[in-house]
Amino acid sequence: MLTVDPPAINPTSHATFFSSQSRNRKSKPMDQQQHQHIVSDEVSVNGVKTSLTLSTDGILCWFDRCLFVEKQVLGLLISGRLITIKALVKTGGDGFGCSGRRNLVRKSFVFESVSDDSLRNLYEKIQGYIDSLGRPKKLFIFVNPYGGKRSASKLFMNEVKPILEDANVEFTIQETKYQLHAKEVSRSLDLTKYDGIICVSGDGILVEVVNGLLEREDWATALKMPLGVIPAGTGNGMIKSLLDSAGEPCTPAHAVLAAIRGHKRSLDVATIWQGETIFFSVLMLAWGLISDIDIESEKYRWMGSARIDFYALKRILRLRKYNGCIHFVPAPGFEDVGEESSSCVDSMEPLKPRLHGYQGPMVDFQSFNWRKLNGPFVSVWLHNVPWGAENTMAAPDAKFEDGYLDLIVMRQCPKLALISLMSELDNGGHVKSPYVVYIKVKAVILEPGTRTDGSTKEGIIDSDGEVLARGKGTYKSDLKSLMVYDKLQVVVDQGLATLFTPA
Ligand SMILES: Nc1ncnc2c1ncn2[C@@H]1O[C@H](COP(=O)(O)OP(=O)(O)OP(=O)(O)O)[C@@H](O)[C@H]1O
Repeated sequence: MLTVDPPAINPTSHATFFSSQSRNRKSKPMDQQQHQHIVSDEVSVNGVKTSLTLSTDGILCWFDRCLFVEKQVLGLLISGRLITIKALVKTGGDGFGCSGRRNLVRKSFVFESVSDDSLRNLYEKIQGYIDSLGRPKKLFIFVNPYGGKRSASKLFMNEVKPILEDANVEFTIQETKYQLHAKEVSRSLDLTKYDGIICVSGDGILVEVVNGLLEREDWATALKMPLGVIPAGTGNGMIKSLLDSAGEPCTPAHAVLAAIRGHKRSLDVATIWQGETIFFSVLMLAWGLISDIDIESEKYRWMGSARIDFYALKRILRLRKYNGCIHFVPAPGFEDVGEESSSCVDSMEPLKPRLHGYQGPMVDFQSFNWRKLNGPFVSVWLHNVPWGAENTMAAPDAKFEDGYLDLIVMRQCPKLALISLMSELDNGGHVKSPYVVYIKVKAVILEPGTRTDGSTKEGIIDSDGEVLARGKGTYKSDLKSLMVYDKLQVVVDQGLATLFTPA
């Protein structure tokens, strides 16, 4: 029997829920909300009769309980006279709140319908609403068994797959077998078969996918394919940045939900080049202290996560400084930082035409007002998004698609101040230090030099967690890297890639 009864909402017990709704959308009077129903029908839950109502606002209610379909409902199942609603709800309490930073758990709500007709009608109306949300139907998923704590495969089976199944999302899985495998696959993947690519990994696989897509002939269309990350690496800076920007914790469940809901946002991509070698970066580039800590602390891997703090302290106590120069094109508002640098544009090497894919940013460098900062430097960091790792808010003002990179430079800094500054990396407070230059830039020419201690030793340049260049006398300097420790150029392209985003 189909009825149009008002839903069984108890406005008092759901005050929090509705107040969080009204923050997100223009609020309407409560009784007006209650009467706009897509469907309302009699069902029973554990033998007790109630109305199950879906309002035009996408709120599903029965008894005094509500679910926000867009944010919480994964999918539906019917069997016999039963309709099961699969949802992801917050842990603790009854799980119905929409705010807070608690983790999400899968929950099933079972309703018995009074007749086959009403069951079908309920199913069609609720499923129709879910279909209207434009969620992805088929995903291609990379799983990197090698990343982070080597637990990506287990995490996929236990935490990701069940949610995708509840949401009726089809998927194809590809375990990465070696370095650059994800790049290779992305270069030739038939993208027409998928609505998105997900990386169960750290940032490394995401970067490989972006680089692979940019090597395709159809790169412009390929870059519209939304990419997602489920945190299973060491740093996980990109997914931390995305979830944090929506006030959500960086957990696999929140990350899967972000992909399933299908919201998208653009992401700036930085082109880094040196001669004929090119690399596309989505996260960051580091030279000096941060890169030395990241890369050289590898030799203390046996210490677990303590290796970073231990090695950071060691490096600060025996602080290195590097000679060199950074030329940059400042964003509006930062034109007075540094000194004028007129000569560098002449020495800017043009991007060499490539056989396939994206040819790099089309920018007239002569038209820019170049500035420069001279060394010695303790640390140079270029950041595309706020978080470099789950515990490192490197660039608190960085935006995903503003067309600029955040440049964080440290030159002189007393050791004690440096220790306190490093302890603020988890909240972004370091950028307020008088020892830090923090600006936004459109393009950079980095000229890295030797250490200032009189030795001929050089440094390491790291981008998105991978070593771009190892200078003379550095850790594992005999290993081959993509570029040489010499001048390199960086230009950012606004909103070139596309990401799944929680909000
Ligand atoms: N089967 C494999 N064996 C060895 N290396 C692999 C394999 N699959 C992928 N890789 C490489 O693993 C590297 C690290 O991957 P990933 O980013 O997932 O983890 P991470 O480095 O621990 O995390 P983060 O980048 O967030 O710090 C990538 O450079 C990738 O090329």
